[in-house]
Amino acid sequence: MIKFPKDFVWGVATSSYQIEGAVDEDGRTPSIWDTFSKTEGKTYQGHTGDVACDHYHRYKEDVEIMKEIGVKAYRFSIAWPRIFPEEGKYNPKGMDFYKRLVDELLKKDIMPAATIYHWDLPQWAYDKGGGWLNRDSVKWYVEYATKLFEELGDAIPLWITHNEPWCASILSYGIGEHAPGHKNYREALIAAHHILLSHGKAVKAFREMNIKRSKIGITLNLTPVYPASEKEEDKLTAQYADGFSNRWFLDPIFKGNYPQEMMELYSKIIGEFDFIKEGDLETISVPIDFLGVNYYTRNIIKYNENSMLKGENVPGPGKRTEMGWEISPESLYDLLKRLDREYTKLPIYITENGAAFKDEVTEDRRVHDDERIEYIKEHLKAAAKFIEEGGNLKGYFVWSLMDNFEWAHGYSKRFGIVYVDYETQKRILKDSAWWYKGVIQRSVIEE
Ligand SMILES: OC[C@@H]1[C@@H](O)[C@H](O)[C@@H](O)c2[nH]c(CCc3ccccc3)c[n+]21
Repeated sequence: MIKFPKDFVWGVATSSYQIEGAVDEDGRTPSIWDTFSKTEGKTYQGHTGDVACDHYHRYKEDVEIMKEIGVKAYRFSIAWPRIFPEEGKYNPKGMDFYKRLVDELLKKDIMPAATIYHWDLPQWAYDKGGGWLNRDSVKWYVEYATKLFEELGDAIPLWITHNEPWCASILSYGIGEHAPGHKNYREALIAAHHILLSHGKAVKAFREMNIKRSKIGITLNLTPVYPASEKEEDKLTAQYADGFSNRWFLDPIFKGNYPQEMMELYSKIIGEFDFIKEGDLETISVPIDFLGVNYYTRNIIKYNENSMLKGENVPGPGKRTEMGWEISPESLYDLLKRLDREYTKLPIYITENGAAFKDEVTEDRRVHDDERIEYIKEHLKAAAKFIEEGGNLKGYFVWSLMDNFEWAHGYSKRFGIVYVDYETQKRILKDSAWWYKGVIQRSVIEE
């Protein structure tokens, strides 16, 4: 039996575009994901978030389900296009939804944890110079974040400025798999810089407003990298992969500089770093209260002369999820130990961890997702080991509360501990939800 601290924060996580639907209700205007998902060939079978889990209308039922599971905290994101449907034009009706949601959560004694940006950039911001490519995005974001702090400030104990800057920049402007679907690495680094800068400026605004009891941080997706062999060339390319996935965001936030050897490597690809202005890195590295970590899997890298970063992924020996991601709980332990050793002693929350598996509703209207229980249990054991060794891990949020729109994969991948029948919008607690309820009740996991 493995015990967790009594005050450990047991949570579940979602995001606005993936669950809300109601994309043109109460003044909301399109986001870049509305545009992207409606663009031929960008998402699985052209799936969109038009309806999703209809959470905008069903939020009371969904909060009731969280109560049934017994979660202590709920991490959700706020849709920027509901709050500022046009530049400078605040939409109180959009804010009202989140006020109602937060009231419902507080009534059921569930702690709200709000992500300010989880990829649904208003289309109007993209139309003005490419969104995050335009340094004005920093100003637009701070205006948005400040309005949230004014209206919801101390009702939300945990504020997260951004979900996964790596995805919102590299995957979206460099690789092109996510909205807005650009494939330009210089643009990716410009977007990353402006997202990080907007984070720092929002933290400064938060401090100036002196919001009592609330804390602010950022959520990074971090992927531990291991060389395929002890060969020097594999170890070197693994360092580049670590810079690409992890250090490019960890270093500015916690050390106030981009990793030097990555800047040298990147300058050959993107030319001048003329988008980095005097004082930017000081702003980006303003002190935060906690770090959010999204962990799913690790990467194993082998030298490859022909690739941009001189490396390629090689498959690991572990079992895989439906996303094709290797299941590697021990890498979560390695990651947490590294963060503690090299970056920060601040509180860490695992703000996402979970897995997609083939989920089927059986005759008895149940979903026997044993693999998901196993996945979560093994990762919680890794987390417990870190805590036992003095690691400052304060909470764990399962991705996800319910099946939802899985970006380019549409509704074809199910991550929820609650099953969603999209035909009827019926929710069914999977076996993993009942298992998680037991874990939360006693703050304990059985071996
Ligand atoms: O893919 C599962 C979840 C998404 O549904 C969340 O919105 C997002 O925060 C999130 N991040 C990651 C890890 C980074 C990643 C995201 C998408 C594609 C590849 C890697 C996995 N997930």
